[in-house]
Amino acid sequence: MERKSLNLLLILLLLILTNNYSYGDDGYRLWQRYDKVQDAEKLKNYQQSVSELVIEGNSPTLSVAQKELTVGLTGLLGKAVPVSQRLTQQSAVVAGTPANSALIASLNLAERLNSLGDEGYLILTANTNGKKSTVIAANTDIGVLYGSFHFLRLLQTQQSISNLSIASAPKIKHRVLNHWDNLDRTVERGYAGFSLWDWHKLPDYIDQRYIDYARANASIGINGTVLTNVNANALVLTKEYLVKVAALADAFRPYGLRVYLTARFSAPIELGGLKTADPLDPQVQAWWKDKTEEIYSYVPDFGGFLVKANSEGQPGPQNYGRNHADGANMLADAVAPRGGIVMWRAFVYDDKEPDDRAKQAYNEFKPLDGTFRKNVLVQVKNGAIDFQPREPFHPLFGAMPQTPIMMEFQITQEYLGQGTHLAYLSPLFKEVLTSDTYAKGKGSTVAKVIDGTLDNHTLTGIAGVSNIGNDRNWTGHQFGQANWYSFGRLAWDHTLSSEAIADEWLKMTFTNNNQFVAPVKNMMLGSHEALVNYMTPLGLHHIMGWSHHYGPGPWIKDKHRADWTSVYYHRADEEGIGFDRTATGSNAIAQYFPPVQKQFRVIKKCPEKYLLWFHHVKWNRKMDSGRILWDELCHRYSGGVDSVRQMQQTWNTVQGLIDQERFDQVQSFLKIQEKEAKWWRDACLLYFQTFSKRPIPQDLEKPAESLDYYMQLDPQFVPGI
Ligand SMILES: CO[C@H]1[C@H](O)[C@@H](O)[C@H](O)O[C@@H]1C(=O)O
Repeated sequence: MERKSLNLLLILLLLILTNNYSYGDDGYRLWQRYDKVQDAEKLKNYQQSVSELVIEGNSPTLSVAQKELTVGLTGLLGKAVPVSQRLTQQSAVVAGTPANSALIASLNLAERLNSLGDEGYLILTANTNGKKSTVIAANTDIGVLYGSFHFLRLLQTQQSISNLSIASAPKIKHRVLNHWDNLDRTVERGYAGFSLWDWHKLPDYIDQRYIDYARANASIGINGTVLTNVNANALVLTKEYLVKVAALADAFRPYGLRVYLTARFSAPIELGGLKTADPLDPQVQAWWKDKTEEIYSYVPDFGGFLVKANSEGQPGPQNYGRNHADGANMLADAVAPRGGIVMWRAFVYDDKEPDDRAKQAYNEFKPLDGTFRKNVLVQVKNGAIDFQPREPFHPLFGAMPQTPIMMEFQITQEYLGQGTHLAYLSPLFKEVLTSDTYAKGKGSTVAKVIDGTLDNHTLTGIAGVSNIGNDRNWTGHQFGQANWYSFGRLAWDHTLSSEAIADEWLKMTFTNNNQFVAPVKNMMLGSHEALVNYMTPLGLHHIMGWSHHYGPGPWIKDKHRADWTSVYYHRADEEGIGFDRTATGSNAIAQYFPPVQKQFRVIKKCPEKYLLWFHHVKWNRKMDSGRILWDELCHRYSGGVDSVRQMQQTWNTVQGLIDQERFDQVQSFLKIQEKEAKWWRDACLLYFQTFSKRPIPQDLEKPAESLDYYMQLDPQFVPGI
């Protein structure tokens, strides 16, 4: 062979090996990939176990299930899977309910199905009419759809399907995304492009994205979506918008996804021309009743309202001398005849709380326990401040036994690196869910509060502030998809482990190749802790840039609102650092049940991860590591940066195991993350050093720039205020 041809051949080979020859993958398909199973033995086994698909019934939801199973199985098996209304051969997949499928009715599953409610399902290897089949059975069509997704997941993650006996039902009733989407399509705290809802083209144009969005949510069991920002615009309640809302609701309905809206409390004034929005005023009550009836005339299965009131400038019942229950109950009465609910947020604070913002929600809400209507849930953020990288659980969990308390997590990473940091949030969610409130003795976990088992509530809910936008890959960061995914999976079953969720997400989203899955899973599992270390270790919180919340700003002061400043939260001085929330300080700790107080009350016993949350600690105090606090702080910040470098190394080893496009994107984002982790480390250490007056330990990397340099990086910083 000539030298030239040989070179060409080598180049071609190289290209093939490095995967550069093919088009990439922008991540649009999320975890819903049905590419042919690579493992030959498994493929053969699956092909033998799935011969045809039998769905006897007929409904929009069953059509969706049928399409999903057909597309999914055809893709995964690499062969056509015929659909039939009758069982014709061995190894069929039979899906339906006892009501719409004679085959399923003949299996006498009533007893097993009874306990699974409206959304649960069974996946069984069974004998139907003398033939071995796989049965996906549920009480309702939506249960069948959920079961279908589960079945597909088994194949996507290459599990055995030969002897199945799965029963699954959600532990929480309302599993809801909260979109902080404005009507102009900007998204408050959104880092993945603009809002999905193209109000301008609705109701006439149904973007395929709406369907794909609903599909993705159904695949993880999310059954509700609040379309609009909690900082609400009353316009969405006008007829012009309601027809658009109805079009979205119609598109989502087959997927079991119910639509909710945010209610601007002053809407009766803004839209109705009334003089007041006082919840006890009969005219105001009548206005909301009529408005609600109007909404139901467009959206017959409208879910209800989510309300942010008397918080951050939003109007609310307190404007009229009424309380949160008065406001919530008025709306609850309006939606009750149609089975709607009200999710009333407890994220309330203002600058009137004299000594600690963390105490306000509890102080305002706990006395109202028992005064809310039956269809009201109080929606509480996971921690008492505001979606910080780490917070102890909110003291309201367990404190209002007569009221259904709903969890609000933030999936979008407002305080966690926004669009470019890889932080797998399942460990954060789990940390809160498994925290013990001791409300009814040991074992009274936050999870038991919100799934209703602790206080016998059947109305239960969990919300996640969405990280979804119109970016090609939905979430901006490829790994942001994992946070959407884990929110849904935990909302369905909070007992799942972060590891199991990461494992299935990685396999479905990238590849089953363990050379990829094992190291990347490890990387994910450590990523949240890494972020906590380089941003806010040891219980520090709220020290980010002012208003935009991007990057470090421990020096931030605001002469008008102390509770919007960083110095209010870290309280660094020459003696030490941290917020004393014990009896010698704000005594916020008293809002917890005594056994919890006991865990946090004394410095010696308080877990170090919450130390500076609850205590003002001397710089020279000895820590668990044997180092003094200042040195430990330096080590934590540096360790955070090192962890990101470790993540980069891990990611570099998987090149070639997945498509180049997603590989490159994640690699680039990890570079940004490393840069910003250093920024956080350097800015915080240099600033805190002005109080500690101690050197950064010899063995640690030194800051690259001066404190002045970092301080001017924050565009909102105004010297001297
Ligand atoms: C929607 O407003 C948000 C605000 O942007 C955000 O900075 C803070 O986390 O919380 C508010 C809230 O949860 O209401």
